[in-house]
Amino acid sequence: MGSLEYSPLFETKRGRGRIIYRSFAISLFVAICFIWFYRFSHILDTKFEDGKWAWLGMFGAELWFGFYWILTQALRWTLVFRQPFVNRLSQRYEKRLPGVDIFVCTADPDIEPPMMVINTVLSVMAYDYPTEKLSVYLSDDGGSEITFYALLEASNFAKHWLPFSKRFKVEPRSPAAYFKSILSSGYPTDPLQLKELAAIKKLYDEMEKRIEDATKLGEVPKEARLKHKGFSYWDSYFSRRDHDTILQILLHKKDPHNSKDIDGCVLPTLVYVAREKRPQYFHNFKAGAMNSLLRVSSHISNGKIILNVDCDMYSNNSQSVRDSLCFLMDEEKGHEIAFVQFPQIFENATKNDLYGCCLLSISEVEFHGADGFGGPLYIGSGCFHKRESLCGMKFTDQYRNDWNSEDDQFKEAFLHELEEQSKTLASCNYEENTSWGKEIGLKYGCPVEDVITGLSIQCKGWKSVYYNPSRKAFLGLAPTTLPQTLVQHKRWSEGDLQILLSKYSPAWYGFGKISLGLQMGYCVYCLWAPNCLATLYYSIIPSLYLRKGIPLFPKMSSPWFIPFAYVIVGETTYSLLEFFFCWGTFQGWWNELRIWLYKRTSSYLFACIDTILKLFGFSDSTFIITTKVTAEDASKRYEKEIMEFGVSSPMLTILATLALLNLFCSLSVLKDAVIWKGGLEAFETMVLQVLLSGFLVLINFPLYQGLFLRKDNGRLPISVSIKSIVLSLSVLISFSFA
Ligand SMILES: O=c1ccn([C@@H]2O[C@H](COP(=O)(O)OP(=O)(O)O[C@H]3O[C@H](CO)[C@@H](O)[C@H](O)[C@H]3O)[C@@H](O)[C@H]2O)c(=O)[nH]1
Ligand SMILES: [Mn+2]
Repeated sequence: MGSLEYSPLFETKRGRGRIIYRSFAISLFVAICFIWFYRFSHILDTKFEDGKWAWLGMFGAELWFGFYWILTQALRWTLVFRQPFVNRLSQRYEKRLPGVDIFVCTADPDIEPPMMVINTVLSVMAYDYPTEKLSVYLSDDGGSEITFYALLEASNFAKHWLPFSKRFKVEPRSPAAYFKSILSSGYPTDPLQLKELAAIKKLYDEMEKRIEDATKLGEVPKEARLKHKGFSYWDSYFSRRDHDTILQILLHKKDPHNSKDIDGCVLPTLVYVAREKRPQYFHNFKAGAMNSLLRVSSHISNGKIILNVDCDMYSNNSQSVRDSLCFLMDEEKGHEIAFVQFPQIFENATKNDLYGCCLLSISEVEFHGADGFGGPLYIGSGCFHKRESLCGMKFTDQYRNDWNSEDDQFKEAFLHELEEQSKTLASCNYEENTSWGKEIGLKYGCPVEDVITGLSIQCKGWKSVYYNPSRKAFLGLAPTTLPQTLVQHKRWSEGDLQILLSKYSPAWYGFGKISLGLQMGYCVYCLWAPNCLATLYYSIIPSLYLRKGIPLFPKMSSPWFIPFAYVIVGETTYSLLEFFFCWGTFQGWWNELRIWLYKRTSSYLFACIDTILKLFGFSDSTFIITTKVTAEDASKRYEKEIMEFGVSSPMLTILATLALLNLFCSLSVLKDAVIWKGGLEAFETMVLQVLLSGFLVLINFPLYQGLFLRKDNGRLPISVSIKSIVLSLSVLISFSFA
């Protein structure tokens, strides 16, 4: 073993350019202070009367923006990049690798098609990892017979797919994604592989046809039903919200008839679980599903490592398990690491990322920054946990990893018993009067169960690691319409705000438990929602006052103009550079800016309102599942990056109203400037308001198109157009008389 024994399993590098960035940040901070001072001193100055309240509001908004900007610096101060050494891992631990339990969650066969789900399942079954140590659990909150049927089909297809993908080391190992990738990257040249490819593609197509047919019919074929006892569960099945636990071990190494692939190698364990649902028991969404799986899996395979993926997030890299183990098993630092989070990358993102779904600056910059201060947030999919820390264990200095596990004692004959015993662990009343959802497992009651759980783990003394490899580890599906994007962000921002107000607030609870930098980092996300106030103010008031001819910013010739100009130019240039650094395009940056504005003025506003309602007990949190299917015409528009509005929603009404308000203000100012003689001078005294209003008009261009120019189904519905025109005109008129 010698010197190798002491070489670490991973290394950590700091990002470059720290000094340049920090100097820039400090200079920007100075400029922000000047702006604050300018507002403050001018408000004290009693001479001016016009728009005094508006000035106070501007001061409030700028205080907020400045404060929030300071928080975001924590995520940019020290970036950290990780590199695992997989070879060293195999050299030292190949024979002693821990068991890994993989949880795939699905909840609705209509918006999460069974074909997609089983592709994800197959991709994780095919990890380059000893199969006898791998167990895959599918949690089906939809309790769907079709999904079960699809998984049964997948368990048979796996017998061909796993040997094929391992023999030829194919990537990615989701069959659908692999077949798609060879269309663009070219067919394999090896004649043997080509022959086997044809055979396996045929098997896949046949399976796909059977599953698609069943999906369309909404019914499993009779022959299939008779062949597997598992379907009998659906005889007593009442509805998605009212049924017994359905638990089937489809593949298990101790099953004498059904455990090996066509080459005679053992397959990973594969289990289907639809936990019991009863109307009188609240099911706690994904957190409830995960906790059921935690218990069920502890009884069946009890892997020390747990990977969680959403049903759309297939594995794109067969090495990821090993990558993550390099962090968790490192002899020196591994014991304090609770989880390894990979970024969420979206396969269906278009080139210029119309809806900003890639969240580039979060995955390429901010999470590296959080890692520098103790570790990234847990964001659900694509995260490897230690079972112990996920189940609530505290970290102490005495804690050491122990990867030795006793071999499970189950004998073949006991497989059925094993199923029966595990079933009780997924029943509704199991959690009554226990600490599940509070101290053990994922936390309940928050729409972002993942973030709050990760935070509480970190507050128990654990660290986490962010690993962002160049070959992406997981690929999923992002929403493809504007309303869906806004709804998803409402759930996230609402959940994050609730964390701030909860027992686990990073601001209070986290104090002394996690580093100050990480506390600030968490607050960046927890304070997403409150951003709506300042942003709404900034996108309404200056334009209205512009129309009235009342300046709210210093004029161009004043020295106070300089800090404003510096902050605007500095921040814009920086964000553009950061975006390019993350491999974004210019158009993508512009699109992201638009979504930034839309989220802040609609999703975040509703998130704030709902959080307040919830505080007073007027509303319950829900989990609106993001649909993973797009209608054909909408999907064509998505490919062409044409914004999809489509449905009528209050969020769209707000966006359209704001866009129109700014359009009207800008037009009327433009008209005045042309008609009046002194009109152009107004531009000089109010240049920043003119610019702001002009910017808001420019960025809203797709919205005006959707309102007035488009005829397709994705345009803004007429009802929204009428409401927003009426609303914006009323605001404008009432303000003129105010
Ligand atoms: O009652 C439920 C609701 C959802 N899900 C599953 O949860 C996952 C995430 O749902 P999705 O609608 O895709 O939400 P996203 O906003 O895309 O998910 C992100 O944000 C969620 C928290 O809001 C995290 O749970 C996810 O892991 C994270 O990827 C999916 O696999 C669902 O099937 C359930 O199992 N049960
Ligand atoms: Mn999703």
